[in-house]
Formats: sequence, structure tokens, C-alpha cells
Amino acid sequence: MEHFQQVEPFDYVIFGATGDLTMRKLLPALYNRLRMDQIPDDACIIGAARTELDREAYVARARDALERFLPSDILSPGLVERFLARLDYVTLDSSREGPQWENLKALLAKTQPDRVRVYYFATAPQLYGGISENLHRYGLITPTSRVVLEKPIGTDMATATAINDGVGQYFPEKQIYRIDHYLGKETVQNVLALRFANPLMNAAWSAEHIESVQITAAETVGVEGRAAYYDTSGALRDMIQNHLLQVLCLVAMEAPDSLEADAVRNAKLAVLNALRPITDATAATETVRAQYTAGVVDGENVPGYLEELGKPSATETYAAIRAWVDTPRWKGVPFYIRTAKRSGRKVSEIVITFRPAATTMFGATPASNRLVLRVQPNEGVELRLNVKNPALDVYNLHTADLDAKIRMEGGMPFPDSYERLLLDAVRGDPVLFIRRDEVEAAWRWAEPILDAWKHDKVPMQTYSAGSYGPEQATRLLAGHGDTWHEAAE
Ligand SMILES: NC(=O)C1=CN([C@@H]2O[C@H](COP(=O)(O)OP(=O)(O)OC[C@H]3O[C@@H](n4cnc5c(N)ncnc54)[C@H](OP(=O)(O)O)[C@@H]3O)[C@@H](O)[C@H]2O)C=CC1
Ligand SMILES: O=C1O[C@H](COP(=O)(O)O)[C@@H](O)[C@H](O)[C@H]1O
Repeated sequence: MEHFQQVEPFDYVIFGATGDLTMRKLLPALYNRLRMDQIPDDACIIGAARTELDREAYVARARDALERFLPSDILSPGLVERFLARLDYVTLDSSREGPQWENLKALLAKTQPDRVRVYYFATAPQLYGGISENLHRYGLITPTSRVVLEKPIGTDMATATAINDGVGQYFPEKQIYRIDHYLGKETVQNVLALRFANPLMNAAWSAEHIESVQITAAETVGVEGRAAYYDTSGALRDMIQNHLLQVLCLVAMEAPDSLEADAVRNAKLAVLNALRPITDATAATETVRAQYTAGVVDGENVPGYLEELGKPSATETYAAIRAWVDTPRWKGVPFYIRTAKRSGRKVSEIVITFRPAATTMFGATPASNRLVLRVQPNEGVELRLNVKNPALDVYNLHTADLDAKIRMEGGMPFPDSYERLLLDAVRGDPVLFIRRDEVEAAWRWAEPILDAWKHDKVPMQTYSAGSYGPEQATRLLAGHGDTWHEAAE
């Protein structure tokens, strides 16, 4: 099915319907797709949470959320009413059995039983198994049901296994959609287009021509209202184990046979399985962890992480890792990954540094070609080339950047990544969702790093809020003669 077409009628049940994610991301995303005429008028969206609310009260909350989180120019009163008319709500403690489930059953019984049903778990992951069990107990899992699992899928292998087993007992793997919103980003999907639709790139995409790869996701925000969650997570679990490893997989994988979900997932899995383990013995040389201290971000004084938290903590808000993909294609190529809260700039990007030309023709060695895939903001692709300096008669080189901006038609903003993913679950297209074995392979690599950190094999560094991270992260690259690419303003 074409992705701009209307999807078939569906029932979307959101567990955690009063929460931050639903209000800030899910309802606005669904509204936007209704606005683009991708959601049919007989679709139903049912919120479920413990808070006692009737339908009207929930609709009022949803209206507030749309007004708060969507730009006013896309909020037309008629469309908002059309969207809100699709909503319903059940008060439900989803972790317990009880008569409240019959209310949900009654709402679902209003539509055809063979309609697509999406159960979206936007609540604490410890509840996922119990919700699945209750959906089964009350006969709500149909052959056309799908379940979308929000991150985090565990905090380590054991908890991930428990979550996956809990859900997997009632839903077969093909009905489970583990969301990673980075895969919903257009510019992340573009990695495959750039690599495999351009023979020029494809031919140069290996250790023979590539010297190093950098993957950065830095944010200016701190932990905002999510300190309780974040302090049990930290930068590695929050961003690297999932989002940045997924990006790394797309950069490093072999060409899949097709864009079918399992072909792409198998290719990603092969990369995860080829990641060189980082052990207690190597963690100190291959990883850096740090916490931000007070500083200035976007011209404003901000407190340090520990002050914000109000208690001591060993949770990192910055992580940098030198990873190695042990396949013939990537022999000797470091993959530098870093993520930060309270960084000097919000930027997510992939930087490919090519090996310099082996020529003495121009005197000095020409600069390395560098390809920057700007995931966000200022989405685009930039290629640094060596050209002759036209101001001089002699062959003096300087660099020039080819800069291709990736823009939506009419200058519209990029759709939020949740929009595409929410409807892919309705379409039954899992290609941008994570398979269980990928989650496990990612934990297999990440967990020993977390263990080494827990046992203080790697000292906790600090960095000022508003800076680009600790000095030790600069040294991580300097050993290989590399420097971090800091995106220009
Ligand atoms: N917020 C975000 O930006 C992101 C969140 N996530 C993930 O999404 C999930 C939800 O996060 P978030 O919205 O921030 O969390 P919130 O704490 O804001 O919301 C949790 C929701 O779960 C409901 N809930 C809690 N216990 C039960 C229960 N026993 N039965 C039914 N409903 C229950 C709460 O409602 P009530 O109290 O009324 O029951 C509330 O609606 C988490 O897994 C989180 O890690 C992932 C990425 C980003
Ligand atoms: O999953 C998460 O991602 C966001 C960053 O997402 P982005 O699309 O703005 O790059 C991060 O703030 C949050 O801590 C994390 O849980």
C-alpha cells in the first residue's frame, strides 16, 4: 500500500492515554495524519488509563494537547472536531483483571471484529506483560491485532527478556511492533537511499575508502520533567542501545535483498552481532561517560545534573564510544558514537570521513573528503571536496562543500517520526520497527559497558552545560588522529 493513501479502518487502543507521550506525540501525530486524509472517518481511537474520566473529560484533555503541541496554522476547528469525534476513553487499571475490561470490550464490539486493532503500550514497560495477558484473558487479541511497544525494552538483557517473554506469550512476534522513533525520521531512512541508490557512494562504502564514521545525537535540553526515568537510564540506555545503534546498523549493514522487513532486519542484526565486545579490560580506552555541571545553554544559566536531580547520582548524561564492526567491510574503521544532554547545540548527524587521496601531485596531502548526513536540524547532505583555489595561478587546493538540503514540498516542516510509525502499525508494515533478536543483540553489546561503568572501570567525567562534552571524549579520537565534527551554527 502506498504510504500517502488512506489506511483501512482501524481501532487504536492507547494504554497510557493520559500520559506525556500520548498527549505530546501520539494524539498530535494521529491528528496530523487525519489532516492529511490518511485516516478514515470510521477509525476509532480509544484511550485507556487509571484516571477516572468520562469521554467528554478525555476529549477536553486531548483538545488541550492538540492546541498546546501543534502549530496553530495546522489546527483547523473543523478538523479538530473531526479528530476528537474519533476518540473514546475507558478508565482501566491495565495491570489487573476486572470488570473495567468489559468496558473496553464493549467499545471494541461496536466495530467489525476483523478490523485492524492496534494496542499501543505508552506506559511503563513493566506493565506490558500484564496488559498482554489481560488482552488475552478478555478475548481481545484477534488475528488482525498488533501491539506497539514503547521503549525502553528493558534496562538490560534480563529485563528485556522478561518484557519480550511477557508480551510474546500472547502475541506472536509478527504482531509485535517495537518502536524506535529514530527509524521514523526521514533523514535516517535516507541512509539506505544514499548508500544503495547511488553507485558512487556504494562503491566507496567500505574500509578501503572510509577512514572513520561518527554518529552524534546531542541535545540542548536537560532531563526536563523526566528525571525519575532518566536517572534509572542514562545516556547509553536512553539513546545508544536503541536509536544510535540502529543508525549505526543502517550505515554499516550489507545490502539487504529487498526492503522487506526481515531482509532489512537480518542485515541490521548481522551488524549488531559483529560489534566487537567492549569488556572490563577495554572499557576505559573505548568509552567515556560524563555528567553535566552548571553552565550556559542558549544564553541561559542552567543548573548541573546533580543539582537538578537534588541527590547524588552515578547516571551519565553524556556517553562517547569507539565501536568496531568486525566484518571485512569495516576492518580497521572506528565508529565513534556520542550522545549528550545539555550540549552546546541540538544536532543529530552522521559523518563519514574518507581516506585522503594518496597523491603527491599537489604538494601537501589533499584534505579528506567528508560526507555529513544531517539528520536534524537543517536536514540535508553535505560533501566536502577538494577544488583548485581559483584565486591562485598555482595548483593550490582548498575545500568546497556541496550542500543538498532535504526539504518537504512547499517548505512544510518534516512530519514527526511518530506519524509514519503509528500508521505503519495499521498498515502491518514492520520494516521500521525492531525485531526481538535485534533488541537482544544490542543489549548483549551494551550490557558489558554498563557493567564496567557500574564497577567504576571508567571514571565519571564532567562537562559544563553548553559545552561539547568532556576533554576525554576529544582524546578518544585523538589517538587515531581524528577530531569530532562540530556542526556549524
Ligand atoms: N514521554 C516521552 O517523551 C517518551 C516516553 N517513552 C515511553 O513511553 C511510555 C510512557 O511514557 P510517558 O507518557 O512519559 O509516561 P507518563 O508517566 O507521563 O504516563 C504514563 C501513563 O500510563 C498510565 N498508567 C500507569 N499505570 C497504569 C496502569 N496500571 N493501567 C493503565 N494505565 C496506567 C498513566 O495514567 P494513569 O496514572 O491515569 O493510570 C499515564 O497515562 C514509557 O514507557 C516511556 O519510557 C518513550 C519515548 C519518549
Ligand atoms: O528517545 C529519546 O529521544 C529523545 C531525543 O529524540 P530527538 O528525536 O529529539 O533526537 C531524547 O530527548 C529522550 O531522552 C530519549 O528518551
